[in-house]
Amino acid sequence: MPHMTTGLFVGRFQPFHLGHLATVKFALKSVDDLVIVVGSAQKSHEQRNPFTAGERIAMIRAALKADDGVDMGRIMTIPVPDVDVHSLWTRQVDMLVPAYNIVFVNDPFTLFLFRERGVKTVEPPLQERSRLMATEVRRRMAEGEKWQELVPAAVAKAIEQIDGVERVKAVTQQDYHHHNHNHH
Ligand SMILES: Nc1ncnc2c1ncn2[C@@H]1O[C@H](COP(=O)(O)OP(=O)(O)OP(=O)(O)O)[C@@H](O)[C@H]1O
Ligand SMILES: NC(=O)c1ccc[n+]([C@@H]2O[C@H](COP(=O)(O)O)[C@@H](O)[C@H]2O)c1
Repeated sequence: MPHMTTGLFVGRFQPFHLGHLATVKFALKSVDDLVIVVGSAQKSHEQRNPFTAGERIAMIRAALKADDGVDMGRIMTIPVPDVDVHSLWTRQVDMLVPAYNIVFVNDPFTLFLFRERGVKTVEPPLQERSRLMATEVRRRMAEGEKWQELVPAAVAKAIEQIDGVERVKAVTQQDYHHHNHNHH
């Protein structure tokens, strides 16, 4: 039997944007199967995490199905809640996803936790990082600016169907710009 490789792509995807899509395609060049790990799965309805895990999974699947360059048969999308004990988080990942050979992520803390265990990691190249970050998508939504161009069309449609912009506005505090810290 040929050796199959499985990759993980870890993020919160709040929401899934064109940079994430580029990284999915980048990862699919070097692995057979890709597991998209939807992190902080228990979180929603807060400024940094407005969408539920189910909503994020629906957005990701809609975007990838609509893309001719992505074979859905190679993609799994699995929600993973956070864990208070950091040393157990990668173990929880292991419990929830199929065996994997490599992890694609740029978040330094997540990289550290996998590397400490000797797991192979790759930092995918960031596309147009000044625009293509979920924080910027949420900022534009909150401030009534044009955000649709930063996400796949299917994601924009999915967000409109659930009144996602209203959600983001409702959960955004006035001092938005001072509250973008990472809470791991
Ligand atoms: N512009 C981008 N180009 C390519 N890959 C990206 C880009 N932005 C994020 N990624 C990849 O997606 C992973 C998960 O990203 P995450 O869900 O935290 O998105 P984000 O845009 O950084 O979100 P936020 O601004 O909410 O922190 C990152 O570790 C990185 O590998
Ligand atoms: N202890 C933990 O629960 C733990 C540790 C490291 C990463 N994570 C998660 O991995 C994901 C990393 O993605 P981000 O790049 O979006 O932060 C986040 O959902 C983060 O919460 C969780």
